[in-house]
Amino acid sequence: MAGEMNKWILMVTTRAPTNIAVIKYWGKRDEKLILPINDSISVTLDLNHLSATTTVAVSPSFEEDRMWLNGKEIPLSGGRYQNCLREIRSRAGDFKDEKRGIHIKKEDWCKLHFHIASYNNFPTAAGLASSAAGFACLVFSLAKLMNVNDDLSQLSAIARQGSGSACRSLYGGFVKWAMGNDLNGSDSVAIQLARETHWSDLVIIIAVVSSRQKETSSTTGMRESVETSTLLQHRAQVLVPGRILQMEDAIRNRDFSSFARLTCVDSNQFHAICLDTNPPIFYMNDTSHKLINLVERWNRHEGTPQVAYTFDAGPNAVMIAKDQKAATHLLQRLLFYFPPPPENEMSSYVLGDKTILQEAGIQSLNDIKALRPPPEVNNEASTRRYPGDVSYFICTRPGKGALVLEEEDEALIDTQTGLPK
Ligand SMILES: Nc1ncnc2c1ncn2[C@@H]1O[C@H](COP(=O)(O)OP(=O)(O)OP(=O)(O)O)[C@@H](O)[C@H]1O
Ligand SMILES: C[C@@](O)(CCOP(=O)(O)OP(=O)(O)O)CC(=O)O
Repeated sequence: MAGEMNKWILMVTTRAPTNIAVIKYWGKRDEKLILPINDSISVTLDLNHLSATTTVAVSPSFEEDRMWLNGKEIPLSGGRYQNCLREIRSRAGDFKDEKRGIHIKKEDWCKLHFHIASYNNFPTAAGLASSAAGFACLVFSLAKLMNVNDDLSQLSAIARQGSGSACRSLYGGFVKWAMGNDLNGSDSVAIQLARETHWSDLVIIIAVVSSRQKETSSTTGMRESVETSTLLQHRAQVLVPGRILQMEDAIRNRDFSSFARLTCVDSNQFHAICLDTNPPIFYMNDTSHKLINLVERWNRHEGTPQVAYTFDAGPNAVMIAKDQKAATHLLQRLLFYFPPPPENEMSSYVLGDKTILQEAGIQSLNDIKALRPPPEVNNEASTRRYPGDVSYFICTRPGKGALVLEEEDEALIDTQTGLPK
């Protein structure tokens, strides 16, 4: 390894988005390799609003692999991190920087250690798929640092071993995770169905109902469902295969009615499986149910779906509006029913893409106070407002996949010390 005496530090910084499944992954056939019992499909969310940024650094002066998440050192000893590190190291290529006199042969990577710093621009472990963005970003940045030649789908099989849903976060737009058949998981990979530009009308509004850490993790929840729910087997074997084909068609044809119907049905069925699990798992709460009612009532009133909703393993609603106009009307309804509590600032209540707020004509808390009940309500009980039940909203869109950040000031690790900045 030439250049060792210089104690050089090499680093790469990348960013990866979260994704929201519209046909859910729930259940593994192999816990260690993280192989699912059905295909799933997701929409990638805009990196600007929900993403992980990760810097990976390597140096002969580093004595062990270390990682900092959101500024706090975390152990890398867990099986999932170790599996990703091992798989990536085994695929490393040669690296040469003539100017700095650094030459790393592929077999030398296993003797070197990494310092990894990562930061999520949204709450971690709150049902907003931080593990998906985080593991996709980790694998992507390590692959770039180590000159791994694999394509994104091969990398997705490594990210999958960090967290199943992470395999879908390498790509932008609309993504399918094919469950695969091989025992070693080599064909359990993600592929892109369509780029984000294919269906750019869609607007996504997330209602963050609670950003506290949840009681039952996805990993534990799906294990218990596999062990005890008979509905889960029926869904995975009988219902999902057809639903996947229909969803692929809906995406290909930008058929919002089918897309919305399939998305809502699949989310509700996933939560029905959680109820069918013994003991039952309750990820949604009263506020989640109110959000479903709001969307269902409005869609029915319009005669054709304006908005789809879906919930992962938590109470937060992800609502996908068919276009900017529908998103504007959705936001007005959301803010009517779920205004911020009195002491809240507008700027911290609606985050992300502010254009929807502007189009909705809402600039101040007084504008929210002045909102009228939506025309579809037909009784007094449906006009009750629930200030404080939603922590905040994030307005976003389908977005790009993982990317490399070239600017040195975007790195999270100091080039001199090799420690987080
Ligand atoms: N940026 C990151 N880099 C590496 N690992 C991360 C990162 N962010 C989160 N993780 C890992 O993911 C874990 C959180 O995953 P968990 O499944 O509990 O929550 P979530 O992904 O936010 O929610 P959900 O999967 O239900 O949507 C963290 O404890 C950490 O191990
Ligand atoms: C409800 C889901 O979000 C479940 C995600 O589960 P994870 O990918 O977090 O689980 P592990 O593979 O055990 O890490 C549905 C989905 O994203 O498809």
